[in-house]
Amino acid sequence: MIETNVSKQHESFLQVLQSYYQLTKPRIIPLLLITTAGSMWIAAKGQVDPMLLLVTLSGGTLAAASAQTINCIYDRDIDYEMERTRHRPIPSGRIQSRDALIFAIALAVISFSLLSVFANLLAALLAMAGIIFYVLIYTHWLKRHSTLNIVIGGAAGAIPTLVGWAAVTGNLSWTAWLLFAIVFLWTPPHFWALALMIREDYAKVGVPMLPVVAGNPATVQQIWWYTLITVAATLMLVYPLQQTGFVYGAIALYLGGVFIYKAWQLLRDPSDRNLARGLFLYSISYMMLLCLAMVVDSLPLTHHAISFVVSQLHLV
Ligand code: HEM
Ligand SMILES: CC(C)=CCC/C(C)=C/CC/C(C)=C/COP(=O)(O)OP(=O)(O)O
Repeated sequence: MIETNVSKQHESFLQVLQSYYQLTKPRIIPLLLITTAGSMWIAAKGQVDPMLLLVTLSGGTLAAASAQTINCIYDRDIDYEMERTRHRPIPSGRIQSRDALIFAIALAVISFSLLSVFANLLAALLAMAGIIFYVLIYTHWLKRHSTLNIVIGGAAGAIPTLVGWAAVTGNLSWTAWLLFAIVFLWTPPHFWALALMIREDYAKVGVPMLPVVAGNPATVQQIWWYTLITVAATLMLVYPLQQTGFVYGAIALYLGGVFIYKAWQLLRDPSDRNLARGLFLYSISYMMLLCLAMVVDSLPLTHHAISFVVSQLHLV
């Protein structure tokens, strides 16, 4: 009897832990961290201090988790209405808003402390600015009121690049802002492709996502232009900024070509949900691989390998 009670308590404790974990929308956080890491690698010219990397990614995780938790509290009414979000911990009644708020504040305080003590104050303040921007500007002000919600709101998701750069250098350079711009410009194709697939859900709760208000053809046109500008921005790291080299340039060109091709296919057939799904899924791989290319390109080993190949070619 006692044993059954203990195992039941254990089970329910695990369920509570799992609910708090779900509040943080954990599936999105790895990509935010990958953009932070890509930025750190370029800032450190391939030689990132492993401890600084660990601290920055941990602080970034906690800040993003805090922001997402507050978003879950604020959006609990519409989350309850939408099929995709109905089972989140607050709308399904597994966690009270008050407890979620205490959790979010604790995450933000730990994030700020970690970043300000072990990275620097600028990185810590930027992470807090990310939370404030996502909660106040995107969630509160824009999400339910403007078709520009995710265009302007996308700035929150781009802030981790600045956090990464600031953690390494203590300041923000042109390159840092270009990395910010890449994620900022990438967000509309990323999100609108998804919104094309689930527009009925957003229409039902009155969230003015672009496909709901302007229709599919106007949305795919916007996606097309943002995709072109995003790819152009990624190449600016090679020229004129000269912060990345040939390896990154070649990969960015290839990945960008595929991104543009998928956006073009959708432009020709705005009502094809499979194409929209393909673009949405590709947008995630694209950002992941692009950041990986930044890391690979900045590694000293890559430079040695290229010098070796070039010297061999000269010998031939
Ligand atoms: C305002 C900006 C953004 C909006 C509105 C947005 C919205 C969304 C939504 C609604 C989903 C589907 C999630 C689900 O099914 O529960 C999603 C998925 C995803 N988003 Fe975004 N997103 C934004 C920016 C970003 C940024 C900046 C990143 C990272 C750099 C990101 C990374 C991801 C990833 C990795 C997924 C896939 C998660 C999975 O595996 O289910 N998003 N996004
Ligand atoms: C540095 C720092 C803390 C930055 C914060 C970055 C951050 C939390 C970005 C999240 C972007 C995102 C996935 C929005 C989801 O929109 P939504 O809330 O409308 O999605 P939903 O429809 O799934 O609820």
